Amino acid sequence: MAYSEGYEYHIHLKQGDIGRYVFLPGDPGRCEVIAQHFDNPRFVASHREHTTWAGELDGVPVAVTSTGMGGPSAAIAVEELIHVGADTFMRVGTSGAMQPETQPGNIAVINAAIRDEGTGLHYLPMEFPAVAHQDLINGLVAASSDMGRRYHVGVSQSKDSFYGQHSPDSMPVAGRLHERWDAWVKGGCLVSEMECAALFLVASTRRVRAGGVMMVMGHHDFAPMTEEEKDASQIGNLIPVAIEGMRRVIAADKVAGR
Ligand SMILES: O=P(O)(O)O[C@H]1O[C@H](CO)[C@@H](O)[C@H]1O
Ligand SMILES: O=c1cc[nH]c(=O)[nH]1
Repeated sequence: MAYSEGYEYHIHLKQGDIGRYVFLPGDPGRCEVIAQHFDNPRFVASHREHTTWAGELDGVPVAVTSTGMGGPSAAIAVEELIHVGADTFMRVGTSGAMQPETQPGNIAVINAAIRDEGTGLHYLPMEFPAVAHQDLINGLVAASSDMGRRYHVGVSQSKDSFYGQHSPDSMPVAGRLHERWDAWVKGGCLVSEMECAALFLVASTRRVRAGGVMMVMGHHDFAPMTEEEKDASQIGNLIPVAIEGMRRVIAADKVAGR
């Protein structure tokens, strides 16, 4: 819903503030860091958990807006970004490893998300899959590969409770959490995070494009990371891949006349 003065209610942006390509970190503090990779980076707005910076990549307007943590605030951000003209979204986030091969510092390009969250049910029934757009997957795979990074392509678990993942035994529903986690792992789920499912379902509903690229943190068996692994899994090591991935999407759009 746009308000009379033309500003979106939560993100405090208006038409013309940003272009169509938007990076979506969870953390507001990550926006300026991502924007430093833009040409002509500039702060645009900050309200609640949603901070926005804008700039250009290869002469094309791009922006970064933080979603905050979890599906509800991510869905609000994306809805309002669509209202002001955005149509291509890339989540850039941290995630917890779920497979032996997803090692700290690896990259996970997300092609679909397990709907272990509530926001998506306000959009589409559970049978509807939460899938990334192929244009974003293509761009991110090309960037990860060409930059020589160790990357995986696959599914994330999008959950509503960080501590349901990290302290399941402290929860009254511990048995259910363990049973479902084991099923996600046996199904090949790569990583755990909190926003991809809601993002992909809003994008499907509104006919826009969304994808996600995640920094892998931790170990599948929750063994502590070494100092070297902590360094490797700094979010700053993921951002150049996300930037190059978006460049590839922009270039493919130009070729296709999209
Ligand atoms: O690093 P970000 O993008 O915030 O993503 C992950 O980190 C937060 C939890 O620590 C959740 O938002 C989760 O999805
Ligand atoms: O383990 C993790 C790391 C980041 N984000 C999550 O949701 N889980």
